Amino acid sequence: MSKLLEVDAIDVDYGDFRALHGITLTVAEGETLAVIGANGAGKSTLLKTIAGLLRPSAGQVRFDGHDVSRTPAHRRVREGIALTPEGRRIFGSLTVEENLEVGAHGRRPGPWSLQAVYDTFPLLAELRTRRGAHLSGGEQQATAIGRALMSNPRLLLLDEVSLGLAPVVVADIYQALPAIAEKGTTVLVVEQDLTQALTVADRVQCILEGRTVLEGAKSEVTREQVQAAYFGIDDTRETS
Ligand SMILES: Nc1ncnc2c1ncn2[C@@H]1O[C@H](COP(=O)(O)OP(=O)(O)OP(=O)(O)O)[C@@H](O)[C@H]1O
Repeated sequence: MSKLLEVDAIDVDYGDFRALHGITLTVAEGETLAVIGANGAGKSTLLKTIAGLLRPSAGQVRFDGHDVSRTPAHRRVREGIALTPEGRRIFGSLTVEENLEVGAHGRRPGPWSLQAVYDTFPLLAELRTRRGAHLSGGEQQATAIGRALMSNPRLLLLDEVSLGLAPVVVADIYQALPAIAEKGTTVLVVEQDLTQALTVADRVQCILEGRTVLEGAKSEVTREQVQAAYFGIDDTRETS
């Protein structure tokens, strides 16, 4: 499989504070990668850097083989990188359908359309005329993902789908992810919620305080290893 996204040894700083230390990751075309980490590990910083909202102070972000580290965010959308940000950022005064149409601005050709989004999230079809302000958290999250899909991304970046949602709602939204991957959309999801992330991912990468502490195919890593990495427990230590 060809590598669609290559993040190569990036450092990302907020002033004097280094949030990411030499993070490297790759996502192959068609693959779903879950980046897992606790609150403050640097997950949103990573996604914002891939989307072009932050610049790395060292290292490179390559998309489809070329360096996009200096490419502005709006051009990255046109090249096929779409971000569903933490907090969803749905327009409260617009209807679900109008919110989805916002995502279609400058869209690339591809499989995603209003109908394809409604097929993937049938509840959005029922809510198409409801205003964003009157949606539940889960409905807003589905709308935000649908809006990102409307740009026909090659790479969909999902920031903490589960944040603030009841487990049953989170499970509903995660159920749609295989259908998204089946359309050929590559997915990078960052999560604090291990269970859902491990369900959908082909590979996982755990970050702790801005550094990679574990990575591997889902079949190669155990839940215990992921949990230990998440909490920063060194499970290679010998017990005496
Ligand atoms: N604008 C900012 N200015 C300064 N420090 C920041 C800023 N944004 C994030 N940080 C710091 O960078 C680190 C990584 O934050 P980030 O938001 O990427 O983590 P996260 O893993 O996404 O966590 P969360 O689940 O809270 O979103 C944290 O220590 C955070 O306090």
